[in-house]
Amino acid sequence: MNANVRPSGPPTQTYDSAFLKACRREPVPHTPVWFMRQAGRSLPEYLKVREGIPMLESCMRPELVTEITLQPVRRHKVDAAIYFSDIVVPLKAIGVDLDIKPGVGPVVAEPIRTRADLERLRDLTPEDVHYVTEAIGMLTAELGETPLIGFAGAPFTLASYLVEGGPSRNHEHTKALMYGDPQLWADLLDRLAEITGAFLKVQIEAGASAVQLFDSWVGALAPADYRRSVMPASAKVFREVEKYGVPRIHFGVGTGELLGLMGEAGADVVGVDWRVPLDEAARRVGPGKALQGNLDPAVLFSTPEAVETKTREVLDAAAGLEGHVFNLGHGVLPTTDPDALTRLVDYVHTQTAR
Ligand SMILES: Cc1c2[nH]c(c1CCC(=O)O)Cc1[nH]c(c(CCC(=O)O)c1C)Cc1[nH]c(c(CCC(=O)O)c1C)Cc1[nH]c(c(C)c1CCC(=O)O)C2
Repeated sequence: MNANVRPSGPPTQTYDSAFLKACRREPVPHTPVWFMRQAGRSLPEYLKVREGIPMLESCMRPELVTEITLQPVRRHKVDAAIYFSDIVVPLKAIGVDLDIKPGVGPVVAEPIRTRADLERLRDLTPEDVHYVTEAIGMLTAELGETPLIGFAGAPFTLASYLVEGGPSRNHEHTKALMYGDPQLWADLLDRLAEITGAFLKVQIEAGASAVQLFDSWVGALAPADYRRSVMPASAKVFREVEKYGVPRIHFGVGTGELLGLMGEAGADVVGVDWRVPLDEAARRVGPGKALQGNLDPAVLFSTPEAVETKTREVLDAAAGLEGHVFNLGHGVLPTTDPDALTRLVDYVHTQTAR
């Protein structure tokens, strides 16, 4: 991203929002805040509108997506919205037989483990996800100056669901393929990079003013394996959307040893979980990138005083950063008290007001 060139995309007020400024490492009026998995989860207004509608179906209804995406912005006054969807939506859209099981996560009917399986993954066209374009059009009209973050799953994390057939603790089938048939693995990740790149383009062209690539499970890999077997595909996704000039955020869990490489893959903003303090993360990532994070989401179950103390630690560690977007170190946990999130946004805003 060239920070000196204003891209043609977002309207001026959105472009000048605290969130996009922090991503571009420009001075901000206050540290911007948003939460991974802020839409959905525990909000009573979310549970009400989702009643009786399966998760994947709700992702295909533009009015519902618009309402759910707006709910946390209205309630918590966060500095950015994240598009309500799931990382497996583009796979579903190209015909992969999968479902999202409540309390479990994505489950794939026929796992992908052979070359013949790989042939089933066709390219994604904008028509496959026309509801995304429709929903983002409605959303940007409603959001006004608040930026909308588009997102996708990174090739490794998507491959893990496809190869395992569902959520996995050890990723054993995924690693078996990665080490046992490096060519098939590389081709699988390359195909997923194309699908992911196409999905992010749809969101940016519809009006998303930043994108986040979730590589949630990549922390299962050692740096040498990441560099050899995963980074080329993630870098391809970032290159695909480079021309739009919107900030590209890259996040994973347990990635302390990978932070430098994840920045190198082409991110403008590197997401950090709660295990590495942000000043140390900045040393690992190096200059020229903003950081996002990193309050432990479990801290929100503690007392208001403890939340403030732990938040203060995050802000102190972030004091010398070139750009900081406040977030949790992973997604909002399902039983989090929504009021604790609202208080947290307010605390960060008042503590960092300049
Ligand atoms: C790994 C991953 C997935 N999905 C996602 C990731 C990356 C982020 C992360 O690491 O947490 C990303 C995601 N999934 C969802 C969003 C919506 C926007 C947001 O709130 O940030 C986002 C950004 C909605 C969802 N995605 C899912 C729900 C729950 C749906 C339901 O229960 O009906 C929602 C609101 C389902 C899902 N989908 C997935 C999981 C692990 C689950 C949870 C299973 C469970 O505990 O119920 C895969």
